[in-house]
Parts: sequence; structure tokens; C-alpha cells
Amino acid sequence: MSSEGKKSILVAVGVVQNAAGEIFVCRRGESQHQAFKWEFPGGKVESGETVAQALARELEEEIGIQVSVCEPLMRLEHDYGDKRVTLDIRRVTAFTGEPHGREGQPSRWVPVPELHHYDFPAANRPILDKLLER
Ligand SMILES: Nc1nc2c([nH]c(=O)n2[C@@H]2O[C@H](COP(=O)(O)OP(=O)(O)OP(=O)(O)O)[C@@H](O)[C@H]2O)c(=O)[nH]1
Ligand SMILES: [Mg+2]
Repeated sequence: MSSEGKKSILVAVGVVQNAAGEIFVCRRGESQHQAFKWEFPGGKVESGETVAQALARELEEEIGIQVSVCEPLMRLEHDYGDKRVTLDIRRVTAFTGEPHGREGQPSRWVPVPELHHYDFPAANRPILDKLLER
């Protein structure tokens, strides 16, 4: 099915980094869009929410942390054919709590140079490029 003409879904995505410079990634579940791909935690922005509010809510729900500081990293749009997404990616540089897969999803800290070993959704390519360039 074509997603032509359909509205893009706005998604808040968190690149959560620790003091060692590692990034926290999770694996998507079998019933989710882009099943079994690795992802940066996050989710859909609900009506009435800002991206920052959605990010804080999703990171609490999915990985059990409270965002203290985040900054915009990039925003990109991708057409999967079955749906169009707009990813608003924020770098989370300060947080409380210890990230863990709160919904039972596999998760881990990954050093930036090793991120390319993980199978991310196609939309994520520019994010990986950006993280790897610095
Ligand atoms: N969280 C997240 N979503 C991504 C990434 N890359 C990417 O294409 N997406 C897409 O963004 C869309 C929405 O993300 P999501 O499924 O996490 O949304 P959500 O947490 O609200 O999910 P739910 O419907 O299970 O409640 C999905 O179609 C997903 O495939 C990523 O790195 N992280
Ligand atoms: Mg999600």
C-alpha cells in the first residue's frame, strides 16, 4: 500500500549518551513496525504534546529514565511505503535513572564506532552518519 498523500507521523527519538560516550539502543518487538530492528528509544508525539514532552514520556515508559537535558540533533522524514514518519531526534546528555528495557525489550549500551554493526530501520541512516562523523 502506498503512503502517498498520507500524513507523516511525528516521532520523538532519544539518542541517550553516557559519560563514556556510549549510546543506549533497544530492539523492537515482533508486533511492532520495523520488527526486530534496533532503535533509539522513543515514540509517537501525542496531540497536545511538544516533542520534548513526548520524548520525556516515552523514555520514562520504555527505558525508565527521567530526561534532565536534551538538545536537538536532527529532524528527518522517511517514507516506508506503508507509512511516512518524521523523526525528531534529540540528544539526551543528562538524565536520572539507569536505562533498561522496561517493556522487556533487549537493550544495551553501544560505543558509537560499533553502532554500524546493528540493524536499524532505513530511516536511521542519516542519524548513524551524523553520530559517526564526530
Ligand atoms: N522509537 C523509534 N522509532 C523509530 C526509529 N526509526 C524509525 O524509523 N522509527 C519509526 O517510528 C515510528 C514510531 O515509533 P514507535 O513505534 O516507537 O512509536 P511508539 O513507541 O509510540 O509505539 P507504539 O505504537 O507501540 O505505542 C515507527 O514506525 C518506527 O518504525 C527509531 O530509531 N526509534
Ligand atoms: Mg517506541
